[in-house]
Amino acid sequence: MKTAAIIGGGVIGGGWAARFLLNGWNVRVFDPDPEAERKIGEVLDNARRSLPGLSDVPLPAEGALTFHVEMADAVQGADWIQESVPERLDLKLKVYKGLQEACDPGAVIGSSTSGFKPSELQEGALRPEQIVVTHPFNPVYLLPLIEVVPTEANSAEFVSHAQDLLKSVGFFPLHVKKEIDAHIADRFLEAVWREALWLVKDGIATTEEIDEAIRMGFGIRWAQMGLFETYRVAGGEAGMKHFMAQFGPALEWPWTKLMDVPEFTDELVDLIAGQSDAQSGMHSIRELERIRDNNLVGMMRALKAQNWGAGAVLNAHDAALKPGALPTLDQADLSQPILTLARAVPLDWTDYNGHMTESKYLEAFANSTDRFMEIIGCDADYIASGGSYFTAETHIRHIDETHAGAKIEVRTQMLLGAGKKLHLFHSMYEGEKLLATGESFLLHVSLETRRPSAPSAEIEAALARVAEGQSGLPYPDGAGNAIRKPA
Ligand SMILES: NC(=O)C1=CN([C@@H]2O[C@H](COP(=O)(O)OP(=O)(O)OC[C@H]3O[C@@H](n4cnc5c(N)ncnc54)[C@H](O)[C@@H]3O)[C@@H](O)[C@H]2O)C=CC1
Ligand SMILES: C[N+](C)(C)CC(=O)CC(=O)[O-]
Repeated sequence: MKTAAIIGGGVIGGGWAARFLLNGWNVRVFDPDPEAERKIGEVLDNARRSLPGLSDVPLPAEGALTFHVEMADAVQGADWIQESVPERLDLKLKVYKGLQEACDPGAVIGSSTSGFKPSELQEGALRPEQIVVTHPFNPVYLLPLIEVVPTEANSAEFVSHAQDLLKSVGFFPLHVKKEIDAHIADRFLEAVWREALWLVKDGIATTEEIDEAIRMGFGIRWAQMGLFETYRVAGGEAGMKHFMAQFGPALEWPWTKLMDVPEFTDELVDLIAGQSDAQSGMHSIRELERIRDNNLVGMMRALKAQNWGAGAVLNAHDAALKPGALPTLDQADLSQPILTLARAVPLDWTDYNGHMTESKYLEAFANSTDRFMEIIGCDADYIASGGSYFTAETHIRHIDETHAGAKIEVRTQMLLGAGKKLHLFHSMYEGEKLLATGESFLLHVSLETRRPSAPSAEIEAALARVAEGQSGLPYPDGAGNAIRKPA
């Protein structure tokens, strides 16, 4: 099991801790703030309800989280050391000196710095080759981007090792090949932030109007295609060249103030803080974090369905986690119901009652049926060859409440599997607590005639193995039930 040391456990360090921990790493924290453990606990609560459900397969079991009074104890033997202390160069350099005296020379020391160049961080270090910028985005437990900014002091093998470790916990490492103040993304954020400050100061727009201008339009567009791909499409059939010819001249007018920074007078700070209070003061910061996380999870899961952008990164992470998650026919203990689904409940599966919404039970049980089909040989190749199962009838019973982040499992008992008929009984659990059952009757069909047909001899044989293995199981409680006619 890998170990991460988190040096500085504030907003960003807490997010790194959650990302590593929930992906199965042991995490050691060093932060002199006596409130650090409580603060990280709150970040972890948010992460536990949002991150595991981004995956459609189970994440590894959580690692162990420990807090250390001495920085040396936290970093000794760690594979990854993430520095997230306040954005002051003198402090960061002092921290590297201390931790390099104690850490493994093979460990990666990543810095969360938003703006310093890696050469500045490596200056005077014991082993500059070990230090690299790994700049994350808040919330670190959900957003995939890490800007990885090395210098010539870092070997290609070191950079690739660091990127592999980042990918293993679901990040998207973006290798920034040439160092520059504030890397790539923060340069944009700063340009937008400057312009927004001017718009408020000059009385053109309020903080709320600026946020609406972003989130109702180009912000959603950027989340899925970024800047250049979006503008290519905006050029119409003639593409990027036409777009540049049409809108290029406006850059010289100019529309923006770019390098000018409005002076942070008390008046400007009060104006912006007051407008921000009026806009969002009805929510606590923790509430805003939860609203943000709900929205991010919904958007990222939508991108997942399109296998695009951040969604494609999530799918790749699922694919890397998948091996070994669910048993095959040969691996399963056939004397018991077979594990056909193991996952966490995503935030976007819950509803106004604060628990898993009913259509998602059908989705979970349908996923279990799909998995059972794969187990007996009705996989993608078999379906492409022209045979499949259609569901003819389903009955779901809701037994206990299921909440966001809950780790659920579905175990499947085959009640009948002979000829074209397949009768399955799925039971959904959280630990040993029964949450729901789903009973399905399916027919094997020919995809050419769309009519019932006999399955292949291989599927018949697999069904016979399951039937024999599960023959000792009692007929499940609740199987064959329907909603009774009122007396
Ligand atoms: N807040 C943000 O939106 C982002 C911040 N960053 C970067 O992450 C770094 C940390 O920023 P935040 O988490 O926002 O700051 P923060 O103020 O929330 O957390 C900093 C933590 O470092 C601790 N600390 C101070 N001196 C320390 C020392 N000598 N050893 C260990 N811990 C120490 C503090 O007690 C505090 O808990 C900065 O370099 C910042 O530029 C990067 C991306 C986003
Ligand atoms: C404001 N900030 C410069 C600290 C922001 C970042 O570095 C990235 C982010 O999460 O927006």
